[in-house]
Amino acid sequence: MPAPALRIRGLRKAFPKVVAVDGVDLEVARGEVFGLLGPNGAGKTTTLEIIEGLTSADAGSIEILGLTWEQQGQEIRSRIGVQLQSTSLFNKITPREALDLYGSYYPKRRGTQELLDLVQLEEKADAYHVTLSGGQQQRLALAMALVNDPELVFLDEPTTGLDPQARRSLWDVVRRMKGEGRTVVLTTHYMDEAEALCDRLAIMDHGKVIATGTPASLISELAIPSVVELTFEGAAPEPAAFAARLGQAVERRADLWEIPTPDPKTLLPRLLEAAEAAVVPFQQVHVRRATLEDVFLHRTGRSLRE
Ligand SMILES: Nc1ncnc2c1ncn2[C@@H]1O[C@H](COP(=O)(O)OP(=O)(O)OP(=O)(O)O)[C@@H](O)[C@H]1O
Repeated sequence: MPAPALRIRGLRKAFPKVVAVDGVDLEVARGEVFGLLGPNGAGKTTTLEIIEGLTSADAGSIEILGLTWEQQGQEIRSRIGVQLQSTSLFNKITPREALDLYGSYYPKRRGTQELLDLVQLEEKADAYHVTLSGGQQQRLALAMALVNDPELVFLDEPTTGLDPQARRSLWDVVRRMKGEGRTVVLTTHYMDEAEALCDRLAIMDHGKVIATGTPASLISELAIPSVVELTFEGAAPEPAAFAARLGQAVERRADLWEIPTPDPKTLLPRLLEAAEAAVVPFQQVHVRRATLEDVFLHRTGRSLRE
């Protein structure tokens, strides 16, 4: 059995005002797309930077592909890929030049044309970096993380700030990385991204891993497969009285009310009765399946989006 792609035990890092990483254990298998999901400030970037060897830890151990930074730093560097912030490139470098230059640092490297094809940047290969869209710049950053043909790739919030179409095209690139047999570790604060892209996830909050599993297992552990969402026309009824009539707790998020339920079919008629009794018509009733957002809300009492 080869060593796992990543094995982390008891990782800790404190800054003067905050413990950014507070006893993190993680294990990532080879070939997985593994996500660190959490709100801003959860400690995802610090965790990643420690793993990448960019920040020192106060405590804990890290094994990357069975190697340690202390013993085999050079070998780790040659076998991992790290996505740089695309903004750190010169304005007047082209994707082709950037990949040629970056590739020249490594003895083992992938061809520039092959990388341009992989991230679908052929058309922009000779355009100045400054003229690329945000999504194209991010795709170039991903290609640069692959120049040394790494077995393990780290991506820090690869789609932050992109529009939905650009995000999806980036997801395709990550899926292609996996298709080529690479392990991908990424951070995100988008639950839809985590759900769509990751084989397994660690949900982080306040420097700690609060849950680990596949997106499906994390959601099914909640035991509330569905959530009924309600909005009212005009003023909403008094929540406590409405919940009492309904015989069920309701969660309010501003104008939107949410009712987690294992059985929406029997809840819906009761809901209509309660609304009729309260004489407040619904504007919208929407049944959706539970998401990772509900997992986070359930475990922390807060929304990922807050
Ligand atoms: N160099 C630093 N000096 C002091 N505090 C820091 C430093 N880097 C991070 N922090 C703090 O550590 C905590 C974790 O930050 P980190 O960037 O790891 O979180 P994150 O989950 O990646 O969030 P984001 O999505 O905002 O980057 C935050 O409270 C942050 O303010």
